Amino acid sequence: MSTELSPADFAKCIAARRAVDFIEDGMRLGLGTGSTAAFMVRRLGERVREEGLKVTGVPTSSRTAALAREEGIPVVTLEEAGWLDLTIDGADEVDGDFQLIKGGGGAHLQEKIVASASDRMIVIADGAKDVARLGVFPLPVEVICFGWQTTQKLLSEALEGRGHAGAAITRRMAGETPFISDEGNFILDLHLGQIHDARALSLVLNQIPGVVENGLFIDLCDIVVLGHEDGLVRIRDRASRTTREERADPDRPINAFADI
Ligand SMILES: O=C[C@H](O)[C@H](O)[C@H](O)COP(=O)(O)O
Repeated sequence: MSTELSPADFAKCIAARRAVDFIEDGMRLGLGTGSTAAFMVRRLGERVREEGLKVTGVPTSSRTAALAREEGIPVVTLEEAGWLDLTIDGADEVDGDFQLIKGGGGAHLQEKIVASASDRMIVIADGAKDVARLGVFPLPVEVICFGWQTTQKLLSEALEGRGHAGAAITRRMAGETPFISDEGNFILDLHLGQIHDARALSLVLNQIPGVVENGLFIDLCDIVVLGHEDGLVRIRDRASRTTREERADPDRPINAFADI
């Protein structure tokens, strides 16, 4: 399929394609989830087929696993891979300290485990995800189904003590029925506004009975690749605290692909 991309998808696509340039022969990769990650998996598939690039991929969701297989990328479990050289994944928000909100697609539990088992994590996103402070995007929290209303109440109380009194907490729906994660859990979305101390909040949330994992990613992301609608690509490196600016290669074909 080759259709015209929307400006936002173009921005995601050029970020994803640039990030795939970091992949080297023999790497064990974590494959992220979401619309931006889908562009990355498609581009990786092209390199596997056209260049004979040898990699193995650990998908972070059933959706990514299906797409990777469709693309001819060898898929293994995290257990089989043992450890990963690199994970490339999208994000819902990224701040100047390389902290992230993830889980807009409900995949942050597997994504966090996979990123934690990787030497490096590259985050790919369109420029609109770059924020001064996290929290406008509702923070996803995966909770077990048993007693989820109690967990919701405990979350409310914890938020009250951290300057987020009255923050709405909504159970994510998929149409008429609750959204169920790949691990069989519910997702509660926390409408916080602005998070003042993401590191502390993440620790507090994960101590609440029933919480499996929250969508804050702290100290996991090493490089951020941001695509912009005008073709500019910004690459930010956490270790060196440098930002590089490039122009997307105008000769590379940019095609629209299915979301994952
Ligand atoms: O659960 C989903 C993931 O964390 C995604 O990587 C995140 O929601 C970003 O998705 P997208 O690239 O579609 O904006």
